[in-house]
Parts: sequence; structure tokens; C-alpha cells
Amino acid sequence: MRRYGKHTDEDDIRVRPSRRGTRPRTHTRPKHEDASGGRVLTVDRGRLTCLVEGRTVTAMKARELGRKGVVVGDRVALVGDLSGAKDTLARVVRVEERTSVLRRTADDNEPYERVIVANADQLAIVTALADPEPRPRLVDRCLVAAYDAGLDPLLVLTKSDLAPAGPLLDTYAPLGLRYAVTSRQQLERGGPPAELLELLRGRTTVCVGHSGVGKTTLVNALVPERQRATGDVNAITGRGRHTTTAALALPLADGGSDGDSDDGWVIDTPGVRSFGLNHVQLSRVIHAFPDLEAGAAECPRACSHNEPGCALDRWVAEGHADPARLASLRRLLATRERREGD
Ligand SMILES: Nc1nc2c(ncn2[C@@H]2O[C@H](COP(=O)(O)OP(=O)(O)OP(=O)(O)O)[C@@H](O)[C@H]2O)c(=O)[nH]1
Ligand SMILES: [Zn+2]
Repeated sequence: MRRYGKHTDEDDIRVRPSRRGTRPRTHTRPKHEDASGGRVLTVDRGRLTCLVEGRTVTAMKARELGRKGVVVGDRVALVGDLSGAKDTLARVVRVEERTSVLRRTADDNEPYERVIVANADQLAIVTALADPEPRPRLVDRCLVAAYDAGLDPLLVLTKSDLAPAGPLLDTYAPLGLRYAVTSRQQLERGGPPAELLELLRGRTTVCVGHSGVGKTTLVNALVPERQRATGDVNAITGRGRHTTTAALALPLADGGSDGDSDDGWVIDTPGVRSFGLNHVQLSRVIHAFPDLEAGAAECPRACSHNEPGCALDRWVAEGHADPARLASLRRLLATRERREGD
């Protein structure tokens, strides 16, 4: 499993055996042996909406969790009233170890990044082919975030009724991205294309994209009303979808009895205007390019891979890797530097 360095206390919620711990784990463990497993669907000002055995349960963090953050996608253990009835409140007593974290800084000047989603394994970058115009730099930044977090990127191109997908797909061809293309007609005719569903099945997919690209339309098509376990999330939080500032997890089908869905999860996030990349480590990005990573062994220390001494030029010239791959990597690495309009 991928290891991450320690960041802010708030976000570093990995349960670790603490030598200085105030509370020996042996005391807390047995007490919560009867806790039920659930998954965090959304977080609103400290109030957690969780899916527990198919029910939507509102919960608060137990005091013993201290400042540890709980984020959308977290797998948690809950005690208390799990009926999901109105005005009931359960307690989250444990956060299971995360398999991944997607972080983002609000913008590049912000020192603190926030974990926005836990336990995802795929990042769907939703881009309209027109209205609004595609923003390749934003796509690139999302790609860097995906590679950094160890998530498989997936390109979802919407509004193909307005413009062809070809040119954008050409740009990303060297990266070998998996992709799906959708159109209004397709969505109206009965949901998203089978190939997109196939790409989402059994995975936890975070959807990101600029406001207006059709993310909500797409998620609604993916999660039919009947199965929207969170259809009442708005009733609980008292906020409409469009004013929601937090991510929202939706099970693609049954939701599973223990808060796990074999069919997969889609996590909708609010439209992003930018994707701060302060926290990204170069080495984690190049890791997604195994064909180039091997050649980078010859690079000078702390090579930016975009400087005269970079060994990757020779690596490619000697035919070990496709020059288009290096060009793509360099474009992605360059996108970490902020520019007007990011
Ligand atoms: N032509 C066309 N329009 C679409 C398509 N999908 C969505 N739209 C329209 O695009 C507009 C924005 O769609 P939303 O689903 O609200 O976009 P969003 O990305 O969720 O936007 P935010 O809620 O602001 O984050 C709406 O008017 C949709 O009807 C499509 O495939 N083709
Ligand atoms: Zn280099």
C-alpha cells in the first residue's frame, strides 16, 4: 500500500498504534466490538451522513477520535442509534485505515491541503467538449493529482452532441487513458453508455470537473432515483445539491449490507475552478510512467525532468520510450507551475 507523509493533524486520521496515546487501544476496542460498519456519504459541518446496512444514518464523530478528520468515502464503525430515523444521531467510533487519499489545495498558494475523498481508486475527470470549452490545463492538473494519489484516471467527455471528441482524445492519446464519451441524446435515451458503466463497475470513482460540464447530469443518470440512498441527504442537511460544498458518495447499485457496494461507488464533488497542486511530489507522478521512470535513474539529483541534464532526452533518443510520452510527462509536470487562469 502507498504510504503518505504526515500532513495536518486534522486530516491524518490513519489509526496508528500510539506509544504516547492517551487511551490504550485495548480499552476502546472491546467497547466497540458491536459497532456496525458504514461508509461516509457526505460531511456537512461536522455532521456525517453514513450508509449503514442500506440505511442513511446521521452521525457525529465520537469524542475519542479527537481532531482526526472524517471525510467522504471513509469506512467507519458506528455505535448508537443506527435506525436512521428522523432526529437520531449515531456516533462514529473508528475510522478504518484508508487505501487512498485524494488531496487538494484550494489554490497553489495555500500551504494546507485537505483530504477531499478517502478510499477511491479512480478519478473521473469530467470535461465538456463544448459549453464550457475544454480546459486542457485543468485536465492536466487533475491528471497530476490522480497520479500523485495513485488513482487510475478516467477521462469522461460530455456534450459530444456539441463538438467532436477527436481532437481532445488525440491530445491525451500518449497517456493511454481510458475514456468514455457521452451526449445529451444518449443520457436522455436511458442512462449513460454501457462502456462507462463497465469502467465504473466495482470501483470507487471520484468525479471532478469544472462547473457546468454536466457532472450532475451524468451522476443522476448513473444513479437511478430508486437507488439513491442519499436522496434524502438534502432533507437531512437541509441544503440543495447546488449549494452543497462537500463531496457526496453514491452507491452505484444496492449499497451492500455493510456499506460496501460490489457494484461500485460514484463520488460527486462540487465543480472546481482550480486544482491546487502544492502537495504533489514529482516522484509520485513519474511513478505513473514506468517506461520513463527507468530512464530517470540516470538523472541528476532532484532533476525537474525539464532541464538540460535530464537523462530522459537520451533515454527517448535511444528508443527506450516513446517521445510523445516524455512530452506528455513534461507537460503534466509543467502544469504544477501556476499560470494565469488556472
Ligand atoms: N448539450 C448538452 N448539454 C448537456 C449535456 N449534459 C449536461 N448538459 C447541460 O449542461 C448544463 C450543466 O449541467 P450540470 O449537470 O448542471 O453541470 P455540473 O457539472 O454538475 O455543474 P455544477 O453543478 O455547476 O458543478 C445543464 O444545462 C445540462 O442540461 C450533454 O451531454 N449535452
Ligand atoms: Zn530528469
